[in-house]
Amino acid sequence: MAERNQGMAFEPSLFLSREINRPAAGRAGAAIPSRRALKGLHQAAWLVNAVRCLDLTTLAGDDTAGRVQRLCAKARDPLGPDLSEALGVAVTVGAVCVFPTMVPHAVKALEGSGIPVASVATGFPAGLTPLPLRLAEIRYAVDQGAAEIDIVITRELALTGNWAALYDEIAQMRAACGAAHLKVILATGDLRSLTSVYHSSMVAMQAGADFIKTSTGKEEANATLPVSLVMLRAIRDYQAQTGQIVGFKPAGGLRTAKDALNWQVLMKEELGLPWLRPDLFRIGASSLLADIERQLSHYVTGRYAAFQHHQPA
Ligand SMILES: O=C[C@H](O)COP(=O)(O)O
Repeated sequence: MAERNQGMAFEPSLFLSREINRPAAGRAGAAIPSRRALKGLHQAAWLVNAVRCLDLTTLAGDDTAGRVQRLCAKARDPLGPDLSEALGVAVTVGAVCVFPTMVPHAVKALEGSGIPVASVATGFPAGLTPLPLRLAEIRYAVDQGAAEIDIVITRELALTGNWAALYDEIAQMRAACGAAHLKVILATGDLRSLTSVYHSSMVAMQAGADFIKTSTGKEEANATLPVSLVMLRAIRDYQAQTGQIVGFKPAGGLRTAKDALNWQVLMKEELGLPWLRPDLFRIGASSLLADIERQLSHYVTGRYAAFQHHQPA
């Protein structure tokens, strides 16, 4: 388990002069899918690893205790007994991610499994409620048993370059989390430039983020490879500057096994194999698991099952 990022005093000189070249990042991101053809056993092993690193998510207005319980049953045995036996693996997901009022249902349903419950908070997805309410929401979710908190940044502070105020908000959120791990969602689809994505990443890490996360899944543009590349380079720069390690969570719109492979290749190329584990890498997704199951079942049986056999919970 990596030691938690302790953050540092706000230091804009460590990132403000850095400009990100969008065409170059676009080209580097676009090259990832063709970089490595993973086949057969290798592909199966990487897909199983993606399941270990999955934040199995439901964040819908019509969520119910029943839906959360079904999701948690899936989290305990994401591949099902037959596929797990055929592959010879026993795997659970990285976490279950829900809204704050769903946390007690998830905590109860996951009892004894060791799977942490993650809660979104701070007025997810827009984050436009008063700061004291956003902090109270974090404390509520932690009191209910959430071990991880996914917060959203105030986009206006990033859009106007008010980095000191953004740092201050995130630092207060980190304090409100206590022992719970803090994931900071940048909502990169709302930020206007990759330079702003880089600066926001650095501010979040300086303020004590345990993870930086791309998207809520509710913006028009979700996780992309170029944006992720920029965030991973920020993680690398922060580590070089401070010696501290921060995790990464792409989220939003990730629905295919190919996505799961591409993001792992990106992680490996930018940060190295040791980062491909649940305490440093999560994939946030509400409907990715079905396609991973389908590909793994094809690996085992040599044929594709009908998609409805692997529908999300
Ligand atoms: O944090 C996770 C995201 O909300 C999931 O987004 P998604 O529903 O597009 O998979």
